[in-house]
Amino acid sequence: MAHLWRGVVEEYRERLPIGPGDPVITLGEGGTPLVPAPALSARTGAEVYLKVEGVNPTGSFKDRGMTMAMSKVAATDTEMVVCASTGNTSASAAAYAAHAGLGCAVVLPAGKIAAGKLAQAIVHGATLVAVDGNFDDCLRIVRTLAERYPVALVNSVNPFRLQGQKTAAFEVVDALGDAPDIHVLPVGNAGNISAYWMGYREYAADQDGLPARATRTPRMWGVQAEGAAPFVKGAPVEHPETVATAIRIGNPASWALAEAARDESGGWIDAVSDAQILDAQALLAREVGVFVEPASAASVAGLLQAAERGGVPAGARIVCTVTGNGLKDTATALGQVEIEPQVVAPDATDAARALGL
Ligand SMILES: Cc1ncc(COP(=O)(O)O)c(C=O)c1O
Ligand SMILES: N[C@@H](CCOP(=O)(O)O)C(=O)O
Repeated sequence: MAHLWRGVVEEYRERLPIGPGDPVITLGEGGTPLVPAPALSARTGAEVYLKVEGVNPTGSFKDRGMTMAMSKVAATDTEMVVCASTGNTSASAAAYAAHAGLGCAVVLPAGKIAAGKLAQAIVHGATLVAVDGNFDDCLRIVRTLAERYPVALVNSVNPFRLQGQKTAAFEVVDALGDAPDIHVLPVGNAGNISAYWMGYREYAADQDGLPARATRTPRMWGVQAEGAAPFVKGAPVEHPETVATAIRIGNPASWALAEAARDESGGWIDAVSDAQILDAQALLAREVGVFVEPASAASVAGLLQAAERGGVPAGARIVCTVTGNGLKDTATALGQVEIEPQVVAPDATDAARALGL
């Protein structure tokens, strides 16, 4: 019988901190494609794959963490979740809260959320508050709200979020047969690079009676936007700015975990410009056929930059996570292209002429 994907909690339950009788709030997240990217292999001299997280139920990797966090909340008396967000966490929290029958409150930096993500939070019934400040201000506010009021915080400072997100590393190993040589990720609040590193380490070790599934761990390469690159600067950035609004973050919550992922794996965290991010987004769309949001393209921009500098080992097996779906932020993508579709009469000859056929 065909295996029907059951969501990451059921698929990897034995490696997750969830009891046999605990409720599972799932929208069928995970099981995302690992797509070979010949256009990137040709440019880098490596064997490059994309882990396409934009096909998750709400269009980003956050769903892997949200299924775990929301399942844990559903096992308690708490009736409302809260999060700060640059867009994707709020979209995911709102959808999973709706599925669980929980309330959802979202605190956002005013005017800095891509329209698709804002629409998601609204249609799933979240209550929104816009702050005249940046994501870091919003996170400070929701941490205080969760201390003072009966609401559960579902940002990645909730440890169950990273537990769920580590399953993406499991899937990469399951698909490739072993860990890649290098894994490249965009870095914002820094939870995801930390979660992947946790997943890779766990899969490479015998643990809790479970045998190792990988013989090694990859080097972790993190990529930030130049205007929001606290790891590269070595200190928080007070006024982060980038076209990749999802990673417009100056003071990442998982700072120490991400540095550990970088250092223990022998990797690095570097920065790329907004122009490089938008070029990589266009390349992925036109030459690989995968439409990602700007923050996601940062991983690929970082890989291409490393290749230009001679930093990519020939023939290395490399996975880039592309974290979110391009349809969430069509305004930025369309702002990069000149499109004037010609209007023609409802006639094939006219259409052919307009198409230059
Ligand atoms: C699409 C997208 N990519 C990358 C990131 C960065 O992930 P993290 O915050 O876990 O570093 C985020 C959120 O910050 C995001 O929404
Ligand atoms: N990009 C994130 C920022 C918050 O991330 P989290 O993983 O700490 O919840 C978002 O989508 O809001």
